[in-house]
Amino acid sequence: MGSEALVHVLLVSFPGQGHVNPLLRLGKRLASKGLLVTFTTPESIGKAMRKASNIGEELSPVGDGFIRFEFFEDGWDEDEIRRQDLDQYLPQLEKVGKVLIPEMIRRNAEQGRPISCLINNPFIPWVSDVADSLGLPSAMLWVQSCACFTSYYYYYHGLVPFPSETAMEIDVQLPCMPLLKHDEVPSFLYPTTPYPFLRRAIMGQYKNLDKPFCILMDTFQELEHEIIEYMSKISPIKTVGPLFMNPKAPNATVKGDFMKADDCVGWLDSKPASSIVYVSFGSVVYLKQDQWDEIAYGLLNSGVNFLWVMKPPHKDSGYEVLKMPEGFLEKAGDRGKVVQWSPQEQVLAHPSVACFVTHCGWNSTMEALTSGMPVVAFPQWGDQVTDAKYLVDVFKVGVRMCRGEAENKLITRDVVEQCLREATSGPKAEEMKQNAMKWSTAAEAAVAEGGSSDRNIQAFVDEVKRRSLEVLAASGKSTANGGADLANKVAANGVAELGEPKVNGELKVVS
Ligand SMILES: O=c1cc(-c2ccc(O)cc2)oc2cc(O[C@@H]3O[C@H](CO)[C@@H](O)[C@H](O)[C@H]3O)cc(O)c12
Ligand SMILES: O=c1ccn([C@@H]2O[C@H](COP(=O)(O)OP(=O)(O)O)[C@@H](O)[C@H]2O)c(=O)[nH]1
Repeated sequence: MGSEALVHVLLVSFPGQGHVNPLLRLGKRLASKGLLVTFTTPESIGKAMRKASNIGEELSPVGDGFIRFEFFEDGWDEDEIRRQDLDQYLPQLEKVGKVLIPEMIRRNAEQGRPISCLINNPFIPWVSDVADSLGLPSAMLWVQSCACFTSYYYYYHGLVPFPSETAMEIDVQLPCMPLLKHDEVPSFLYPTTPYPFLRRAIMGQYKNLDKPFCILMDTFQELEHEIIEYMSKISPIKTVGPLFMNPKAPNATVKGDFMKADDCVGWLDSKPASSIVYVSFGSVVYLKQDQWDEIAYGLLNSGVNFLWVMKPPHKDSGYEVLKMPEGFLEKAGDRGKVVQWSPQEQVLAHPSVACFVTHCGWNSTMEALTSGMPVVAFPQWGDQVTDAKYLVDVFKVGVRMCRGEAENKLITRDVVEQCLREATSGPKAEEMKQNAMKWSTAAEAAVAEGGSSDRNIQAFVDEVKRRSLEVLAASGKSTANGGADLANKVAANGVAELGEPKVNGELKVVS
């Protein structure tokens, strides 16, 4: 057996937990298939990741390949409050990223690790422009469901009417999808959304949709069968999920949490099977104090055990610091545990946990489904309202506790209690558990060797390798023609011409 140079891909992530997690998981999957992966996101988040997780300077071996991290400065002071305002922060990221990412690519080439492909997630669509300008192939990891991808696609191209100022309450029928009521359409598309900058960010990605040669998705064929088949004819999508299941490389090795998870597995171990309700609203949703109180009383009154994530708001976010109602912790006693951040994958896999009260972010949705965990759906905005519809009516693993932030309705403790009872005992609970177990089995098959997602990942890796040869061939030809100094060309033009001199350089793996 000889040695071979590793093909190198650069993953560029939007600095949010719900975006870093799936892209990093993809990185580990690509590495496990024998690629060298460099993961990058702004240093402000890099700092938090280094503090909370076990990532360092060195290369981490993952399966047949490696993953490493490099962060880039976003050009703002460490305590700049404008980072909390995406209307200002997204353009800033674009401005600095368009300069610093090409520099990072050039540095890697000089150090003997030429990059052959860029992969980004939505909200930072300019990464495909960077790739284009350097003559490099790019791919995009879509971090929501295929149903949401389709909704945005139809909105962007104006193919069907969506709720608008003159007709707010219209339902939306898209091919191969259930009828979406007006409040089940991804809420960034409502004319009244408080987050128009997120709609703009996503639309920016659609404007650039012809640039990536492949759109990877953290979903799987069996889960969204018809819509995936339909959209595959329109767009070069490849399903590669659930990304958090990696049969070849356990996730514990490299993690991207922004906060250290509190230890709660010992407490879970001490409780009877299927006795705990896990409550978490992800990394960005914050509820109001009155809603928080109702959930607290609902948990107390239902008599269940519970693990509840109460994350502190970012100091510049403007959110009020939530408090537990007076005497709540005493009344709950050892029945309940409140943490700032949980090791969610482990929690969902734990036999003591019976169901998950979730905001229905797509990562949480996939993690629940594929852990065989029934849910109580408490969506707030964005894709969450659509995910809730699917969890309840299509995947049939959930009961609905609310319809979203736009409804502006306080969900009372009685409703909370009733939903918790429904999801934890009786025939409905049993049926949901059975359905969830069915999805878990299907998910495992999808990522197992030869499964639908595994085949797609392999095909993607093969394509990246093939295209990397093209990038090299192009640079080789230009050398023969002009005999120019490649390093100078790289310095002048970015990376279009890079690669050949050091492709067999420092990084080798014995195979
Ligand atoms: O880091 C983030 C910051 C913000 C944000 C920042 C400032 C605001 O005034 C409002 C929102 O939104 C976000 C929305 C996100 O959407 C989340 O993204 C996931 C993947 O797209 C979805 O599945 C979830 O449902 C959805 O909450 C993720 C973020 O990291 C962020
Ligand atoms: O206490 C927590 C809460 C969330 N998560 C992880 O954070 C991500 C949240 O992503 P999601 O799409 O569900 O929601 P977002 O935070 O983007 O709204 C998921 O991978 C969760 O497993 C976690 O590890 N611990």
